Amino acid sequence: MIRVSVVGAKGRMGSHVVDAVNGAEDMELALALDAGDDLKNIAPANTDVVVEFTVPSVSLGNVLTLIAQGVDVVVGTTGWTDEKLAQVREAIANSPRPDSQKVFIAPNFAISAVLADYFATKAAKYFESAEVIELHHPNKVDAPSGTAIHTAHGIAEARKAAGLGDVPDNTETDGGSRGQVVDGIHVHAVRLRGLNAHEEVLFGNAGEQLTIRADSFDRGSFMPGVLLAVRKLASDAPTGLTIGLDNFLDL
Ligand SMILES: NC(=O)C1=CN([C@@H]2O[C@H](COP(=O)(O)OP(=O)(O)OC[C@H]3O[C@@H](n4cnc5c(N)ncnc54)[C@H](OP(=O)(O)O)[C@@H]3O)[C@@H](O)[C@H]2O)C=CC1
Ligand SMILES: O=C(O)C1=N[C@H](C(=O)O)C[C@H](O)C1
Repeated sequence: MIRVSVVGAKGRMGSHVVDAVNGAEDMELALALDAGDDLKNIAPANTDVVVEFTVPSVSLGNVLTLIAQGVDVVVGTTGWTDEKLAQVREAIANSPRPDSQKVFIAPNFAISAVLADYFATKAAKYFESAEVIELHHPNKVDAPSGTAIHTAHGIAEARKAAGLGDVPDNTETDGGSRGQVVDGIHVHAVRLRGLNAHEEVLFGNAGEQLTIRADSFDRGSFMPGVLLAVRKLASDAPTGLTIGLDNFLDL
């Protein structure tokens, strides 16, 4: 049995993870902690893998504490920058078990979103224009979404590798309506009651358009990916920091 602890267990995602772990035949729930609880109660004596879904402002601190505790961590919380990721890598190097410590961060655990991201990186070099629109429930605290930022980075990288220049855009006045520019790609965020988690990637050439869209209608859609990550960390996932569920899929 894989012993799984959940941090952020009372939240929208954390509570689904608790249910998913309880429903998995090869896992048992160890600790379910939330704001105000001491993460130092989580240790190798009671936990194999921790799943962390909290808020961007606290996630790095939680992950550093859990690495120091010597447990492997699956992270779904957003807000990861290059600087924060560097701190995670440094913490792993200085951890109690630097040669076996595993940390996995996924911008999105839904297969639809992971595939949309993957297809977008494949399509990117064929189009002059690219923009990303993400659409979420209004209780989300960050914008744009971690997934949209990840998608924009992937498109920008693919465009650069193909020798494409800037996307065409003759906008002269912009009161903010052109969205946030992430690595040269415009990213737009919609917050609407009734939505859960959705993303549209728009590609354009003269006379044609490709739209790649992923819709996550229910938080249950993230759970197979979370359980896959837990199983991989408990078995053959690489040591160190791994980013993205695509690493665990046969793409
Ligand atoms: N990777 C993926 O596939 C997905 C990622 N997400 C991301 O996951 C994160 C969580 O989303 P969601 O569940 O909707 O958010 P919620 O606000 O519903 O849940 C966050 C939970 O974390 C708790 N919390 C706050 N601070 C701490 C702390 N220091 N230690 C432990 N727990 C704490 C909160 O408690 P309190 O409310 O009392 O502060 C709350 O219960 C977000 O970053 C979101 O973008 C969401 C969906 C899918
Ligand atoms: O807050 C959410 O709901 C989601 N957050 C993640 C993100 O910011 O990309 C993943 C998914 O979009 C749902």
